[in-house]
Amino acid sequence: MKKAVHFGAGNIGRGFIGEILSQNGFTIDFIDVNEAIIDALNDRGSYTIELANEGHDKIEISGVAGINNAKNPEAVVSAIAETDVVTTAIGPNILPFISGLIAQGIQKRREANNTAPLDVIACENMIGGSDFLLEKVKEDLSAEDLAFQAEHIGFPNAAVDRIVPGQSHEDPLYVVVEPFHEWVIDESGLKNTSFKLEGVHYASNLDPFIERKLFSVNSGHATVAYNSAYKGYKTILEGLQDDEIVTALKNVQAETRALLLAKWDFTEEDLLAYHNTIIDRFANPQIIDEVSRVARTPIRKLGYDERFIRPIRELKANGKGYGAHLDVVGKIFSYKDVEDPQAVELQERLANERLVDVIKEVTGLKDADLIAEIEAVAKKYI
Ligand SMILES: NC(=O)C1=CN([C@@H]2O[C@H](COP(=O)(O)OP(=O)(O)OC[C@H]3O[C@@H](n4cnc5c(N)ncnc54)[C@H](O)[C@@H]3O)[C@@H](O)[C@H]2O)C=CC1
Ligand SMILES: O=P(O)(O)OC[C@H]1O[C@](O)(CO)[C@@H](O)[C@@H]1O
Repeated sequence: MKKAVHFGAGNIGRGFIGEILSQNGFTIDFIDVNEAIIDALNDRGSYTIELANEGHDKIEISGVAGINNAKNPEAVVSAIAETDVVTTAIGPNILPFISGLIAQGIQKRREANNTAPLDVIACENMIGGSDFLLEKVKEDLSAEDLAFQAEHIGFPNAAVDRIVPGQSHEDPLYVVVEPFHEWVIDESGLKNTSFKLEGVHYASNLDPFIERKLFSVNSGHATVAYNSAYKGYKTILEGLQDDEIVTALKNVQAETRALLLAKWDFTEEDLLAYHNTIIDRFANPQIIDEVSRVARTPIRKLGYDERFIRPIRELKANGKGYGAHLDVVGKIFSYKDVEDPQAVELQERLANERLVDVIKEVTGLKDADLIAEIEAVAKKYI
């Protein structure tokens, strides 16, 4: 059997990546710091995925084990030294904390003269996730390791799409997921071409796929979340009962379509169908998705290449409207959640610094007109 090492045994790790790897005949070592999840994986070697459809269909995943990277980093390095693929779904902010282990795994492969090609695939909601991870990994590689990596270890970028809400079951491994899923890998970045994963689409150019996904699913979901938070709703489903919020979502989608049509070879008809399907996915009555999950890490979501600022920059550069996106950005600055460290940090900064300085720093923008527009809209909401 082929072996996989997957960082992050959380919702998307167990609920999507685990499913695809297992169905392709891989055993999986899940790497995580959550003791309860790691123990349960090792005790049982299997877990259950439930599809959020009317039949509540179940999928049994077996051949899984867990390693706690905080307690047993050597075991993680050994697993990487022998594995056939490495994947992550751990959160963009956490990648720098696990990159050192991947570097050590690469070093161990070199020392063992294991020249089998290996791909490390970051499955995070970000553009260039594997490129970013590679840059972090390189910080811990010697000149010899760097040469080895360049020849044998690929870091292809990827886009993953499946809504997996927060889970609260007695069984810490049980995970309820929406039926829809899409995983696209940039095949130009692959080193190991000896297999292709069934259920994964391999694209020669990932850019249109990741932009379509991030600016549709993630910008759209975040639009519902921040508008819902602003109006005091607790779940995405509650927010979607409010016509103003549905209109805000549709307006963001319309701007997104204008941008995607200007940049890529999609048709308006296909994009409209894609966007309508997304609205239905958000409104799946079988899924209870907390606003706090979809709105989490607001400072990250205000980033230069993230789901709002990047489309706004590109819409502006293309002479197209971006008012709907801008309105959500204004509401992000009003977002409060005492359980979310980034939401707390943002509010503390707004209380102690000039709004314009906070905007400049979190968005990375230099365009004075755009910064002024964001300041004006943020002032309406904070
Ligand atoms: N949940 C979803 O619907 C989707 C999530 N994603 C992306 O997948 C990534 C993970 O998201 P979720 O699975 O929802 O989050 P999650 O919070 O359920 O899972 C993250 C896991 O990483 C673990 N972790 C945190 N710090 C760690 C560390 N230093 N070392 C090892 N493990 C650590 C946590 O214990 C947790 O089990 C994010 O980048 C997200 O944007 C992508 C598509 C869909
Ligand atoms: O905030 P993050 O980490 O990107 O994760 C939340 C996102 O994940 C998803 O559930 C799937 O991409 C989105 O619907 C949501 O926007």
